[in-house]
Order: sequence, then C-alpha cells, then structure tokens
Amino acid sequence: MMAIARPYRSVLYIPGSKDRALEKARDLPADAIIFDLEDAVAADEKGNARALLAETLASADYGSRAKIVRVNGLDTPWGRDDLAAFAGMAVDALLIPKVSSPADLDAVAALVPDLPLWAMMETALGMLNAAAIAAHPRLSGMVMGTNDLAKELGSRFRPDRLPLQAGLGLCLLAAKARGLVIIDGVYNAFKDDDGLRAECEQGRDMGFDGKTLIHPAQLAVANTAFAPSEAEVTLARRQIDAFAAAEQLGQGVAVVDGKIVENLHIVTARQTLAKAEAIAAMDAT
Ligand SMILES: CC(C)(COP(=O)(O)OP(=O)(O)OC[C@H]1O[C@@H](n2cnc3c(N)ncnc32)[C@H](O)[C@@H]1OP(=O)(O)O)[C@@H](O)C(=O)NCCC(=O)NCCSC(=O)C[C@H](O)C(=O)O
Ligand SMILES: [Mg+2]
Repeated sequence: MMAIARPYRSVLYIPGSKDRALEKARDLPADAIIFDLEDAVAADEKGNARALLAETLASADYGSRAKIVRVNGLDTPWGRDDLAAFAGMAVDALLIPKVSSPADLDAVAALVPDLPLWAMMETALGMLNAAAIAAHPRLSGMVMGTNDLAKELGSRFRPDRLPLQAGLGLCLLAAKARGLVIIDGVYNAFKDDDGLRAECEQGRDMGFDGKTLIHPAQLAVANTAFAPSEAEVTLARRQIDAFAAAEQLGQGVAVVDGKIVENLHIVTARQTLAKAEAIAAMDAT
C-alpha cells in the first residue's frame, strides 16, 4: 500500500459553466477541485463550458490545489471533444465518468497519452469490476459516484448508507490494494452540516482519503474530518517514542495506554504524522 503524497480531504466539484464559482475557487480551502463538464452542466451549455474551462485553466492560478477535470463519457456527443481540449493541459488528472470496465479506460488512454486518469465508480458493473479497474496502469485515483450508484441500484438514501456499503467496500479494497487515492461520494443536503459530518466520519473510518463536495460551505467539515486530530497526532508520537524505547531494551512490543504497539502500528503512526505534515504544508500555502 502506498502512502498518499498530498492531502485530498476536500475535493470540490465546480460546474465548468459557472464563471463566478470558477473564480471563487481560487481562494477556497479545498485540497482539490473537480472542474465538471459532466452532470453539473446542461446539454446545451456543454460547448460553452468546455471553452470557458479551457480558457480559465490556461490563465488562472489555483495554487497548490489539485486540478482534476471531469469530462463527459466517450458514449456521449461531447466526450471526444472534451478529451481533445484537455489532453495537453497542465492538470493533475482527467476524471472519467461511469467507468464500468478497464476497456472504458483503454479507450480514453488511447486518446490521452500522458495525463493520469481517475475513474468515477458509480455503476453496478463498475463495482463488480473494481479490482480490474484499479489495476489499470494509467489509473491513479477513484471517486465514488453515490448518486448514480443509488440510481442504478434503486436504493433509498439512508443516513447509514447501508445499501451502498457493498460497493463502497469493494472500491475501497480495490483502490487500497493498488495504492490509489480514493474519495468518497457527495452529501447532497449541502446545508446540513451535522449530516455531512456524520457521513464524513463514516468515510474516514472506512479509510477514504477525503470527500467530494458540492458547495463551499461543506469544506470546513470535510477538512476537519479527514485530517488527523490533535489526539491522533499526539498518540502517534507517543507510540513511536514508546516503541523506540522498547527496541532499546531488545523488545519488539511496547504498551501505550494499555494497548500493544508493534512495528505495524508504527507504520500507521508514521503515516499519521506524514499526513499531518502534508496538511500543514497545504494549509500554509
Ligand atoms: C448546489 C448549488 C447549485 C448551489 O448554488 P447557489 O444557490 O448559487 O449557492 P450559494 O448562493 O449558496 O453560493 C454561495 C457562493 O458560493 C459559490 N459557489 C456555490 N457553489 C460553488 C462551488 N461548487 N464551487 C465554488 N463556488 C461555489 C457561489 O458562486 C456563491 O458565490 P458568491 O457569488 O461569491 O456569493 C451549487 O453549489 C452547485 O452548482 N454546486 C455544484 C453542483 C455540482 O457540481 N454537481 C455535480 C457534481 S455531484 C455528482 O455529479 C456526483 C456523482 O457523479 C454521483 O453520481 O454521485
Ligand atoms: Mg455521477
């Protein structure tokens, strides 16, 4: 498993057609931005949004935020033109919607020789093929599309997301097995902070790197939920110190707060500290 090199606590969707939102995002505390040409843009706005976004990304400075463009699928009238417009741009990745099999990524990879690809995981077939999709050599990230997934499953929205757990778990396993970034789906009720917090906590507990968001008001909750807390950082330091002291005595196990600490826990502790440092560096920019 590969440690993530940059934080992805908050990944904000911005409709590529909304110039005010595109401008505002330059100053928002998002770790990454998904510039969306797919579902957030109406059919008769697709061409204008593509042109506006290409012009914006060529000229605007989004600082250290990761820049990801979600294109339309190749099975739509706009997919090919989207890929042509952004294949040579200085963005961090292209996000491909509704990826159901590695062949969907092959088709994009043939048209985009260089950029890393990310996959929207949001179809029933995509859940079943998650391991094969994650193994694609051009893939570096996955994003859960929980709205489309719920639509395909015919499931109801529940606070515990029980109907989605199988899909979330399969994609998480697939991504982690290949060292990919994996981001949880959106929380639609963008004025409900408590509901968002609960869903972020659930995603963090499961192992997601962060959450996709639809409104700036959701940033603070996600940034807090997916960062190591002060207590976690303090515990990580104490575990590292205690284990080092145990090793000095020729022992392979330490005890902290009544719990054993072995070498594997030190790996996690070091990852916690590395993540906290990466976040501090991000927040300082
Ligand atoms: C949800 C919204 C339509 C709400 O828009 P609005 O009513 O304009 O919100 P506010 O008036 O509260 O906005 C306040 C200011 O914030 C800016 N703003 C709003 N949203 C964003 C944003 N996403 N990024 C940046 N800035 C944003 C407004 O411009 C206002 O600025 P100011 O004028 O200075 O006050 C709207 O938030 C929205 O369109 N959100 C994005 C929706 C979207 O991207 N949907 C597609 C992705 S979700 C999806 O597809 C998931 C997946 O595929 C699945 O299947 O699950
Ligand atoms: Mg979707």
